[in-house]
Amino acid sequence: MSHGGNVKTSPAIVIEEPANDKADVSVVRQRIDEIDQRIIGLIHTRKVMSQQVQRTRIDAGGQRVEPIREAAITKNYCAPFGEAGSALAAALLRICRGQHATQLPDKGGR
Ligand SMILES: C=C(O[C@@H]1C=C(C(=O)O)C=C[C@H]1O)C(=O)O
Repeated sequence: MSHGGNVKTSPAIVIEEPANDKADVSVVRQRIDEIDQRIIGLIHTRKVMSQQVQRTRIDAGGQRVEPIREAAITKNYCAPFGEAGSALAAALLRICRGQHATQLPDKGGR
């Protein structure tokens, strides 16, 4: 597979982008899985940093959640992805507040 240009996702992260030639599905899927692992790693790092800010604010007598800041973050995700970006931001903020289940519930559903 030949490679096209790079996609610059942030000042720190550059992901190689394949050219539009015929895709080898298993190869592309492998790269997608790698990207997902990097995204998951970044989310873990984001959560640690977010919780530092939350802890600092709580220790100073404030609230964990700051709605104005969350609205600004949601706007950042809405700009490129619309409604789905808004949902993505909501999920991300929920994870970073520690309000997510770490495992799926059993199939019996309790
Ligand atoms: C990390 C903060 O605390 C909370 C978590 C946020 C986040 O994960 O980005 C944003 C706003 C707050 O609800 C912050 O205020 O910056």
